[in-house]
Amino acid sequence: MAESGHVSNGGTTAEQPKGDAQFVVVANRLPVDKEVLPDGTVNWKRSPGGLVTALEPILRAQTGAWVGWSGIADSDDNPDIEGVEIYAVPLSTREIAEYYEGFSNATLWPLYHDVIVKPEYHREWWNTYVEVNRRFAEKTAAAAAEGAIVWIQDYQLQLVPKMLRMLRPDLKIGFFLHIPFPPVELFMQLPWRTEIVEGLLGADLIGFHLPGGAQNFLFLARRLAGQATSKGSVGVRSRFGVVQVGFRTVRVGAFPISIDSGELDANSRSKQIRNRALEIREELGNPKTIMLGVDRLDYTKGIDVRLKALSELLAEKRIDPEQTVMVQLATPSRERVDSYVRMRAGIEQLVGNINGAYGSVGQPVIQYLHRPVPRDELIAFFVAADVMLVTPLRDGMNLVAKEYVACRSDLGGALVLSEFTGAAAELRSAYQANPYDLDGVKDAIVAAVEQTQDEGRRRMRALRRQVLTHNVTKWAESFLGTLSSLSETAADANRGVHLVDGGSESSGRDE
Ligand SMILES: O=P(O)(O)OC[C@H]1O[C@H](O[C@H]2O[C@H](CO)[C@@H](O)[C@H](O)[C@H]2O)[C@H](O)[C@@H](O)[C@@H]1O
Ligand SMILES: Nc1ccn([C@@H]2O[C@H](COP(=O)(O)OP(=O)(O)O)[C@@H](O)[C@H]2O)c(=O)n1
Repeated sequence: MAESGHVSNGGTTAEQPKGDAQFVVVANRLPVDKEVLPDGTVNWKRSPGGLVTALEPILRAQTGAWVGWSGIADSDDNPDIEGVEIYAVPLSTREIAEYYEGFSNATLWPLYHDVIVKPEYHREWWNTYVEVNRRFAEKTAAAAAEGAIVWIQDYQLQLVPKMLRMLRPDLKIGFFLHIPFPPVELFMQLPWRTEIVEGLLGADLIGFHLPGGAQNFLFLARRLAGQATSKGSVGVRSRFGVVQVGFRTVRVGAFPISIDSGELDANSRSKQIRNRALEIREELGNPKTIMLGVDRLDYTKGIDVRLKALSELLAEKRIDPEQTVMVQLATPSRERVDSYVRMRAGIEQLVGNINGAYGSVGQPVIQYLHRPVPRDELIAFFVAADVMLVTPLRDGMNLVAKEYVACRSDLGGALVLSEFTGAAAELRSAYQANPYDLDGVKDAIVAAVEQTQDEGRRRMRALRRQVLTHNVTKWAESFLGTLSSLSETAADANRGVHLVDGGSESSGRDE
């Protein structure tokens, strides 16, 4: 019932045809990218992301399926990849504008990232978000076998757990949010706040990167959905929170995502990468210090923060432009969303200002690339960089910080890391700073540039211990292990848990 903006059942269990997949991943994007070769033939390449790497063996080990969008407008492509059944959800140009660019990336994304830019609330975007979520739920219901495990990913699909449960109560449903879950003061802005919380509560297990996000959600489940919840603190991969939804028990936990650190570690040690790293240093004019930023071009990433910090350090002569080069690799992202267009212009102006003031002919201080970079080239940059700058204003995790650490088997380099990334909770030996405190960021950068070799090695060793022992496989196994072992009865689930009754704003719209 998209017109009223309410989220309805959308089907009955009796008519629902079932599929044969024992394990289904549901994500906005499919795990493949389309490549059209010069002779016109089409090739589907596996996406390089960690999620695909972690889940592929699990998908292959049983009958696995992946439900998602190909990333192309109005396309009925249904790529064929070995070992995984693909269920493509086509999106029209209007749906991309309203569901993906609109509600997902101009409403939810800024709201969940501390309203760094002002979220936009449009009823037609919401209606399309409901329609598209329903389509994902229906595709998933058609893919999953009786009693299958379904793992839904991220903020684009927060209504799918409830819609899917209504279609297929036999399934075991997990949901993982890859971005921060905001505190009540911000979440309450959302006109459809109750529907989102109720949508998520369709899952059996809801995962966040950090305990803080899980606790924010428990509070809102009590307040908005009127459900009884546990109140104690949530642990990391332990001490799960509980929401009692009628006879069902929903578990809420923290599962910090990671990377395929072993593979990156191995790749970064190869001769070819080492040589390329040396070549990069030479191409940059053999500076004493190479600083590096690697991000999707997104206002959450604080690219402006590091540029302003560097600009002041150059002005104060705390950093020598003759001996320093900063490389900023920025992947184009969400280029039709207004806030991204404005942010790109601001960043490119800052780069121009700094190079205009401190660069010389043939030797700019900032080298800025606005394009995707091949994986091996990226690894070589990580190996070459003396100081890695990761300065988001807010970030769910930030895998780049972990990738840099995984690539430094030489124990060289230094990581400057914003306190407001999920990664900061684990990477305690980084040079951490509050990105809103420019003096603090500047001091962290100078400390990283001037660290002694011993200090650098001590810090990098501690960082690597964390990243190499907590990889993406551990993340997937801890989430899926918890999901599959959930006990069926509320009595088992709630043993020893003190539940606090829900508040006033129960189901339906909040008036
Ligand atoms: O699909 P796009 O719109 O091109 O955006 C890319 C992805 O960005 C977000 O990444 C988040 O997930 C990372 C892994 O958990 C995490 O480290 C990072 O902090 C998050 O921002 C988004 O959540 C994904 O859905 C997008 O596909
Ligand atoms: N220029 C760039 C920037 C990022 N990336 C990759 O994109 C991913 C970004 O993940 P992330 O967790 O740091 O941030 P999001 O972009 O997911 O918000 C990492 O795996 C990076 O290596 C890339 O391949 N090329």
